Amino acid sequence: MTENAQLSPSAMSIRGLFKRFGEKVAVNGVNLEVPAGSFYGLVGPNGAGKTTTLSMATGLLRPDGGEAWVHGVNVWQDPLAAKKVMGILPDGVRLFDRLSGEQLVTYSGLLRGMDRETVQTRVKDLLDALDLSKDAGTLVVDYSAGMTKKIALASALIHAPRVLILDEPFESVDPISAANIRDILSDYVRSGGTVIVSSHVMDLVQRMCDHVAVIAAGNVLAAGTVDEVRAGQSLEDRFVELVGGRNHGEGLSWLRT
Ligand SMILES: Nc1ncnc2c1ncn2[C@@H]1O[C@H](COP(=O)(O)OP(=O)(O)OP(=O)(O)O)[C@@H](O)[C@H]1O
Repeated sequence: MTENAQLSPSAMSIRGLFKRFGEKVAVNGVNLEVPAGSFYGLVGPNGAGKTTTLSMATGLLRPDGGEAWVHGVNVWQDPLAAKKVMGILPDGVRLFDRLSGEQLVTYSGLLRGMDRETVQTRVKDLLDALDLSKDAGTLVVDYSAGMTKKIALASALIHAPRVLILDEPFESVDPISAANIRDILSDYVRSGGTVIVSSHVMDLVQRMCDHVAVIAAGNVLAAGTVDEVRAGQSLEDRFVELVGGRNHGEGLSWLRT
């Protein structure tokens, strides 16, 4: 742990994270400070480097350079301690999908060293809260995309971590479940937890988050409180202004009937 990280009130500190895939620089020295107790949104166009950054920051993908700390614990030097503090919803990672939903969440709790009784109670609470109780016995491989997202979220929550890192938690999720998840996350932040969430939905980030970072082409273009970043505009307008790249379909004249 560096002196800097020890003194920092950050839930997560990311310094100089860098990743290259062949010729492609996916993440180009990203720095982020996520204050403890914040609801932090990470936004950026497709291919901006959000998933790669979050994967490196949570110990899932080894960085080519840079470091990450979670509540002062170095993620790559002390991965076991770091993973105790984090609940992670990764994007596109295979789950143990030959288990039923209930078995998967139970397994996640037991893997975390929790006692069976606590796990059982929490699994029931989570399945109820995420409207999955009636599908508890269905194999995850037979779940819809939204149900899979929700069961992966339940697996990330079971050990009541201090920091939640959620890559696109609302993708494919129906509006009622999304509202339930928002309530769960807001409660969690009110009770002192920290949420880091990547999303493409600017309106959602503007309403739900108190901090936001805009990433494009592997670089942080703006970061701070939502009000600082949006600078009097809607977050969506500010995002388009920062990132650019709007085209108006002139190239698709053949598509006009
Ligand atoms: N395993 C990989 N091998 C090669 N290139 C990769 C790999 N993973 C990511 N990339 C590239 O790195 C860049 C960043 O990808 P990343 O998935 O981090 O973006 P993202 O911001 O999460 O995008 P999206 O919003 O579309 O999910 C992209 O150009 C992508 O093609």
